Order: sequence, then structure tokens, then C-alpha cells
Amino acid sequence: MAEEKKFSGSNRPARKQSVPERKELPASQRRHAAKLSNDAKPNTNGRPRPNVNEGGQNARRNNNSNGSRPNGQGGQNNNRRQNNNRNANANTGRPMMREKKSWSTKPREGQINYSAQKDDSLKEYVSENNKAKQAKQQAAQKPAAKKPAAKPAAAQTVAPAGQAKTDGNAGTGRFGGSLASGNNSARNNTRKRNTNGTGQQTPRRNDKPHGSKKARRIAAKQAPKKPVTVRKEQPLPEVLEYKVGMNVQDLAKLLHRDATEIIKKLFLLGVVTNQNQSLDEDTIEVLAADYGIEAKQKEEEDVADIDRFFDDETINEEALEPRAPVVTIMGHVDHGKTTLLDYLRKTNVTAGEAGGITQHIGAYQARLNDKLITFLDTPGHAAFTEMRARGANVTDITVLVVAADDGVQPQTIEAINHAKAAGTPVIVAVNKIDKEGANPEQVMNELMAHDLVPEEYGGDTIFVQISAKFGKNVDQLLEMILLEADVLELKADPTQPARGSVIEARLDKGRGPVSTVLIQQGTLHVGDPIVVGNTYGRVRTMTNEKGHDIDAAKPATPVQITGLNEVPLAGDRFIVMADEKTARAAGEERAKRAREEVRNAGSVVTLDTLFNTMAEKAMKTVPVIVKADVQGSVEALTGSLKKIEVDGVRVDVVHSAVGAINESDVSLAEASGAIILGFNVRPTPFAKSQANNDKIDMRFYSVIYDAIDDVTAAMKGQLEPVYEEKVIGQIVVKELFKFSKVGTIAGASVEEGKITKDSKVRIVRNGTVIYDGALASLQRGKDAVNEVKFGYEFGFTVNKFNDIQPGDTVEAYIMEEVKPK
Ligand SMILES: Nc1nc2c(ncn2[C@@H]2O[C@H](COP(=O)(O)OP(=O)(O)OP(=O)(O)O)[C@@H](O)[C@H]2O)c(=O)[nH]1
Repeated sequence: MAEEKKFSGSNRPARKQSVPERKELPASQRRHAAKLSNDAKPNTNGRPRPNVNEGGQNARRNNNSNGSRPNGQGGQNNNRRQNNNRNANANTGRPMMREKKSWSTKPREGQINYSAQKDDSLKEYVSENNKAKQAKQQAAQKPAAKKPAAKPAAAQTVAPAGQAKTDGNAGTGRFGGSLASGNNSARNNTRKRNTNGTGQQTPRRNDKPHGSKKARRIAAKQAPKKPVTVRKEQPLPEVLEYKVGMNVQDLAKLLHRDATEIIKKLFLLGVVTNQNQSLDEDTIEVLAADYGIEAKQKEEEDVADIDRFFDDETINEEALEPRAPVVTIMGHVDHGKTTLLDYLRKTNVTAGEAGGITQHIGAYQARLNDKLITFLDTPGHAAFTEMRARGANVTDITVLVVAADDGVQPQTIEAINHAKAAGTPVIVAVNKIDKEGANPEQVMNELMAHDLVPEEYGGDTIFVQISAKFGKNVDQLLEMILLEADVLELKADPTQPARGSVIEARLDKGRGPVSTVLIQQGTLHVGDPIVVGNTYGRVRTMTNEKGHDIDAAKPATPVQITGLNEVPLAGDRFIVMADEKTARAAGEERAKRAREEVRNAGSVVTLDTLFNTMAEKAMKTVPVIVKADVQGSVEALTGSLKKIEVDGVRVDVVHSAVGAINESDVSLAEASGAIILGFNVRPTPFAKSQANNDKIDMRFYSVIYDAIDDVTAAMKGQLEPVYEEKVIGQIVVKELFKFSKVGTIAGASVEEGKITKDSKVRIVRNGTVIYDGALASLQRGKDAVNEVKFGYEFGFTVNKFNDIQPGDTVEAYIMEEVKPK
């Protein structure tokens, strides 16, 4: 049962200590008490009655704070419990939710204890009041007591710890059982409210405090505080692995600490920051040191760096297997490289080649005694120097073809140097030994001067005399290659994801970018996500050199693949990635960086480069756009064009790509004033008509030499004309004729050569040039003439010079344009 509290008018606490002593209640209070006494009748309708008039002045004053929120539920107001209960609505059994002041039932020191005073009227009042109160409480408890009994479980659930329970414990709770009685009790017990396990009911939407500001403030003070979530204390990590730029929140997670704790710590360390501010390396390290742990900067993986897969040897020694040697054939033009490969492949590439030059790198495999040899078909023309160099970089062995009837030539030496630079052993194939005039001994002697000493002369270079045309000793050459490969112990790990290099790439009309790649490590599978140079994709199809579809390719195998987004460059490296997403990210990042590189290279001017840049700007350029059928040709042509040496003029390749000449090429040509050079390609119909309209110069070639010659001529035409002085005649002044109208006319004779009307004249007196200028008039007799030849006499005047004397000699000369060499 609810603890019964006496509410007596005489029990009214003093609001101030200095309340004057009174013998009896004032008339007004007695009147009020009497009114209350009348009101304090049991509530028969079961509904809560407002307590506005209950409790006399106290009750009225407390009415303001009789909100819906239980006061002191959170257990903060234990010391006020009695007051609350005293102030509880007697009708409802509900506690006074808020109070304006903490009232004590016991008089404090210096206070007057009204209750102790003898006052019969008050006693009477109290007794009546108590009876009325009891009656009211009993009436109020009746309906409330039913519901909790009907739903004890619910009541158990909702009754927070420390609150009165509605069963047999009613009246012993914090609110003296008031929760268990009346309508509040019924509501609280029938509706589940989330207590979040804290014992505190979560506030309802309308649980706003009412009353004056002050009342709200006090209520807020007394309101149960939100439970503080206690972070599970986890131990600090041994090492703080951080990234530069992390903020306090990030570090808080890593350190298992509260962000505010870190902010405080940093503040004490002299760093004022907030949760979101990025922190530098030093700050993070100092913080870690303060926590007494080690800080280690996390190395961010550069997804675009595919070279690391080539540098970091992650090869499993146990998985290594012997692989085919990769052989590059090098040599001077027409010494028989293609014929040798032809023989090996039993095809006839030579006949189909325009201009008789191999235009791009191909790769093929030859088999001898069940052993494979991979050949890279590198061209011999000087234009392909870069490609040869690239070929040598993926090469294990270089076969140097030297025609026995032609001997060592410039490109033979160049090939030797490339092989030396790449560190690959050289096997010399002395070719065309079938030919009349072939002198293999001579070739051997010449090569010895380049450190290629035959074994029979005590050196370590293998020489094989062959006839590629007739296949003589070609098998012997293959044997020697395999022998050398054995010495090199060539092995690879086929178990890892494939990586290698692009040998050749082109754009196929139907299949998109088609690339010949050489696998250097691992096994390449159809479907592999792949990054190639600055592009990426998934291996859609894979074919071997015979054009057969294959599913997997092991190390040292050249295969043609499709499925890339763009045409890569010959020599680009490729790597198979874990998934397509990573491949895409890497490819896109690489492409972005490549674009930035190009942009920066074109625009950055530093003080160091300023002079050069200015000088460069003063140069005349021949802008060209190069389009070709294969990447190798693009590179060969652009490389050759850049090497053209004409003083004061350089080629500016504004764009180069594989594929037909399209509209965007024509637009670019118009914008940049470029000539379009098409190598084995033609324009699309649209591009053709656009080029006609825009008067764009498009030229088509199938031989690189022709393209280079044309551009060289164009470049020479671009040069400023150079003039040289050419003396055409010697004249001696004989006498002077003075005319008032025209001035002095010199009479002279042509002693050597001639003089023309356009001649310039240099007047020399006593060996000194006294005047250099142009003729004003040239005449014979009274007639003006264009030219006076040797032996004739004539008259002349000089522009702006009137001091000519008999005996002066005159050099007649002209400025003649000199063609650039
Ligand atoms: N008699 C004879 N002629 C040969 C031999 N090898 C090549 N030839 C001829 O030499 C010429 C040039 O041969 P290629 O194989 O095209 O020479 P290459 O070195 O590939 O030339 P480029 O592709 O221009 O670098 C062709 O006419 C061949 O038929 C040979 O062993 N004997």
C-alpha cells in the first residue's frame, strides 16, 4: 500500500527561515483547508481527478509541476522521495512530477514546527483530511490493482529497477506505490516502454516539460540523466599502423580509445585539433609515443605500379620448369632475317612485304626434337632501331644474321651493340653461303673486331654457316640455339599469374585491339583480368602462332589475345590481376598518369628550360599526324620522322595511332595545320570528304622511305631562304655627265661579266668600299636598258649616292637564294 503521508496545513514548511511565529493559522488558510477537506472525497468514477485544489496552497503551487514525467524515477531524488510522495496526487496516486523546491517535512533549525503547535482546529482538519485521503487512495487503487494482477509479466517487464512493482510490492517503491495505483499505474503497466535495459523509460514524444522556464530548468536538472555508454576498454595495439592524413576518429578506432581522449592527449601535447582534422606523420607518431606504442606508416599499395610484379621476384623455386628460349634475329637490311624465319615457319612473308622490308615484330615458335624455340621477328631497317632494342630486352639469345657476300655492315654493328647492352649471348648465322662470292671467313674476321670470336679461334661465339634460302644448316643453327639455352638454364614458374610483354598490337576492325604478347612468367588463361601498359581488359580469346584457339599459355609462348579496351604499345608490360575491378582500377590510373605526363611535358616551363623553350618556339615545325596499320609501323615512322635533321626545322608528331584516318584526325589536322601521313591505311569516307572540304593534306604510303623523303622535302621547303652574294660584273667609271634635271650620270664600261638593272653595286675607291647600294638607272645612250654586257659602255646612276668619281671601280652583284643541303 502506498505510504500514507500526512498533509496538514499546520505542516506547511516555512519558505523562509524568518517566518514570523504564529499562534494559529490565519483565517485565509483555515478557509482553504476547509475547502480542501470538502474536496478530498473519494473519486468514485475511477478517473483521475486533477489535484489542482488538493493540498491547499502547496498543492496548488505544485500543480504546475504535475507533468506527465515521473520525477526522480532515475533515482536521483531519493532524498526527495518523501516530498514527492507527499505531493503526490491523492486521487491518482501519481507522484508530483516536478517540484519547484525541495521541501522537507522536518523543520529545519530555526524553523517553526507548526505541527508541534497546539491547534485543535488543525488537528480536526488533519484527521478529516487523512480520512478523506485514505478513502480516495483506496478508491483509486481498486481499478489499478486489477490490471497488474492480470498481466504480471508485463508489469515485471516494464517496471524499471528501483521502481515500485505493481504486485505485492506496491507501496514499497520509490514513489510509495503510487505507480501501482491510479491510471498512470494502469498505463505504465499495460504498455511496454523501452527501457533500454537501463531501468529508465525512454521519454515519450509528448513528454515535454511544462511550466515556466524555471520549472523546466529544474525539471531538466532533476530529470534522469542519459545513461553513459561505457566503452569496452580494449588493449592498445602493439603497433599503430597509420596512414598520413588520418584524423582523430580514424586513430580512435585503431587505438581502441575514445576520440575525446585522443583530442585531450593531443591538446596536452600541444596539438589543437578536432575529430575530423587530418593529422600529419609527426603528430601521429608523437601520439603513438605518448601511448607508449610503436607507430608504423602503412605502405600504400600503388595499384598502378605493375612494374613491381616484375621487380619483386616472387618466383617459387620449387615450381620452376624449363622453358623455351626466346630468340631475336638481328642483322643488316637484306641479309636474310625474314628468309630464315620464313624457312622456319614454312610461310612466305617476304613476298607480301611492301618495299621488301619487314614492317613489324612478329613472334613464332619452331620445334626441333620436341623442343621449342620462340623467335621474335625483328626488322632490320634502321627505322626499327627502337623495336629491335625492345626485342632484345625480352630476348635470351640473339641470332646475328650476316650475309656472307656482304659482310659486316652498319646495322650489323648496331645489332651487336644492342645485344651487348641487353646482355644476351650472340650466335652468328653467316648467311647466303650458297651465293657466289660468299666469303664466310671474311665475315668471321670482321666480327672478331667486334669481340665476337669464333670458338675455333679460341673465343666463345658460335658461328653457323647457313643458307636461309635453301635451309642449309638451319637445323644445326637450331641445335646451337638449344645448346646455348641449356647453358643458360632457362626456367620459369608456370604456377603464378601470367606476366610478360607486348610484341605487337593493332586494331582489328571486327575483333578490336589485337595484341601479340610473350608470356615471361606464369600461365595466361582465357578470362584472365589483365592490365597491359596503360590499358586493361579480360582475355577474351587467345590464339597461338598457327591461329589455333588455346585456353592457356605457358612461359615463353607468344600468343595473340583480344579483349583489351585499347591498343597497347609494343614493348608494354602486362600482368594478370586478381580480379577485373583491380585490373580496371590499375589500367585507368595508368592511363590517367600517362595523360598527365604528356600534358606536363608539353606545358611545364622552368627557369632552367625557359631559354630552350623560347629557342624551340622560334623554330619552325612541320606538324604531322601519323596513322598506320600496326603499332610497330606507327613507332617506326614517328621515330624516323623525329630523326630527320634539317637545320632550324623539326617534325612535330601531334598525334599517332593505329587505325584508319578518321574525322577526329582531320579535325586535329585542321586545328594544328598538320599533314596526315597514312601508312598502309586509308581514310574513312567521312574523313575523306571532310579533308577535301578543309583542304587537309593527306598522304598515303606503303614504304616508310617514301614517307620520310616526302617529309624531308617539305621540311626543307619550310626553311627561310638563304641568300648568297654573287658578283656578276666589274665596271670602271670613265667620266661624269652632269645634268641639271637628273644629276650626275657616270659613264662606265663593263670590264668583266655584266651589269643588270636589279644589280646591287659596291663602289670601291682606292681599295676601299665607299658605298654599297642599289642602282637607280641603267642606260645606253638615252635609252634605259635591263642589262649591259661585257665590253660595252653605258651610263648609270646610284640610289642616294652622288659622289661617284672617274676611276672608281664598281662591283655589280646580286643576292642569290641558296637551296638547303
Ligand atoms: N641466295 C640466297 N639468297 C638469300 C638467302 N637468304 C635471303 N636471301 C635473299 O635476300 C633477300 C633479302 O632477304 P630478306 O629475308 O628479306 O632479308 P631481311 O634481312 O629480312 O631484310 P629486311 O626485312 O629488309 O630487313 C631476299 O631476296 C632473299 O631471297 C640465302 O641464304 N641465299
